[in-house]
Amino acid sequence: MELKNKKWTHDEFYATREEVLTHWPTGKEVDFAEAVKYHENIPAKRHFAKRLVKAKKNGETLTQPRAGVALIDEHINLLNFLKTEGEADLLPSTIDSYTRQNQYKEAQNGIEESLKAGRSLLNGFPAVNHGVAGVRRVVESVDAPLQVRHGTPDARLLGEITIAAGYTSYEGGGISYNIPYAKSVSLEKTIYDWQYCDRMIGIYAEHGIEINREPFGPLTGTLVPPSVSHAVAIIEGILAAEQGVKNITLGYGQCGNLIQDIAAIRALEQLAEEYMNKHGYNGCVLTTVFHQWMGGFPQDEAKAFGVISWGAATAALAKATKVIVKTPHEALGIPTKEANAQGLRTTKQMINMLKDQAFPLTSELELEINIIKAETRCILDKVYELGGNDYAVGAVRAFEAGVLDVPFAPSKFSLNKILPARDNNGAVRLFDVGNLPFTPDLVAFHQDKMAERARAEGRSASFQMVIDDIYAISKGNLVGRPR
Ligand SMILES: CC[C@H]1O[C@@H](n2cnc3c(N)ncnc32)[C@H](O)[C@@H]1O
Repeated sequence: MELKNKKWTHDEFYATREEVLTHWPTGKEVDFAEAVKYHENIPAKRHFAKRLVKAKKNGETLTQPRAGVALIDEHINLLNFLKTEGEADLLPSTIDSYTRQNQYKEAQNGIEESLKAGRSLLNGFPAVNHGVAGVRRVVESVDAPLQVRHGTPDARLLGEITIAAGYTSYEGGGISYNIPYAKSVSLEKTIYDWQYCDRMIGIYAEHGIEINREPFGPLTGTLVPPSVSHAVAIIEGILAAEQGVKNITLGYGQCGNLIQDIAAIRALEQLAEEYMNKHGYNGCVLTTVFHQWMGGFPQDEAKAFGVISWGAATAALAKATKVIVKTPHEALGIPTKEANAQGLRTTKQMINMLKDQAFPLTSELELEINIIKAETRCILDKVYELGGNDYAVGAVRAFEAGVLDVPFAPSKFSLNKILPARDNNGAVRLFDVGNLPFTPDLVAFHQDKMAERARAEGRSASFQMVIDDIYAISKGNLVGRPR
């Protein structure tokens, strides 16, 4: 396997596909020509890419939950409940952890145990085991655009089966579904395997079927600085576009300071357009997704609704195309369908009350946009250079050098040298920039912001601030002030 950011030939793809479809017996059900025909008859209102384009044009912020249970009928009931009771605009199928690790035998056990127990004993929907026929039952019973949400380093068979069954959007990427989700899976292999997924969607596009792709923006979801998540998102967008993907949603996980989060979405839109066009992918339709706070949540449900509302308000003011919604059970585990629907209705109320309001382009907002763009450019341009003008090769080398570095990542391929902490207004800054290739003025900006908080708190900037900030929101605050 020689990794390079180059579109796979049909021969390379089809040779690999033969092997991929043998990874589980249900792979035999994949019939590309039949799948293309099936997709041709999916109506626009159930078509993810079309619904996103319409939302972008109309300035809507669409709502989408996470949701997945073991058995098909229950999964259909769950999704329909979230559409009717939760007023969800877009629906997921969140895939279970066994499937994410390609442990289909264990997933099969989970299905059998769930049948016996009469309730879901898996933490998501085991789509590979259900196969094209089973997954298609979901597609035909749910009247909404459907997306596969997961965390799978090797997502090739999962993609083949769910897209053939009629799902019209696929989340993930070779970096964003490795670094936060795996400990020792080769980054080179996952970037290569995700080129397969993207090439598959590129081949559907060659047959007139437009499937949306969404790199996983939030990464570890714990104080990830906007420039780090944007660099990964834009690299994965470029890698997907090179394989022929035409409709991409780039994501970002809420940090909690309003100015920084609105700036992050604006900077992401502007930089993604700039870099995609610079590298010749002008034909790509780009949208954004804002993830409500991905870190620790308060156990108290009323306080959890406060966090959800703040994420909803920020998404609306940032004018993100889509918002991924949390639930009041976030601190407890997999939410009940009722709790999931409550998070969705809370979010919908906030979006509806804010859709006629615009956040002004203040000097603070402009400064924050420029800071995020400058930082992200430093990283992207260094990655490109390290890769000899190749983002795929560059990404692998950048992680080795700490030029890309994701805080609190389980992967041994992330140096974990950077240390984020909040400044005195709660924006996420870098207490330690690690090996990020920032210019001296950007490094100084972070040092000044941390020093400002240290003075205000009467303590020196320290790792203790990082720890305090990790727990702050679950304890009812944003900034982890000393007790
Ligand atoms: C990325 C992590 C997020 O996904 C959520 N999640 C994971 N599996 C499920 C699931 N099966 N149903 C609903 N939410 C889920 C989890 O609560 C967390 O908010």
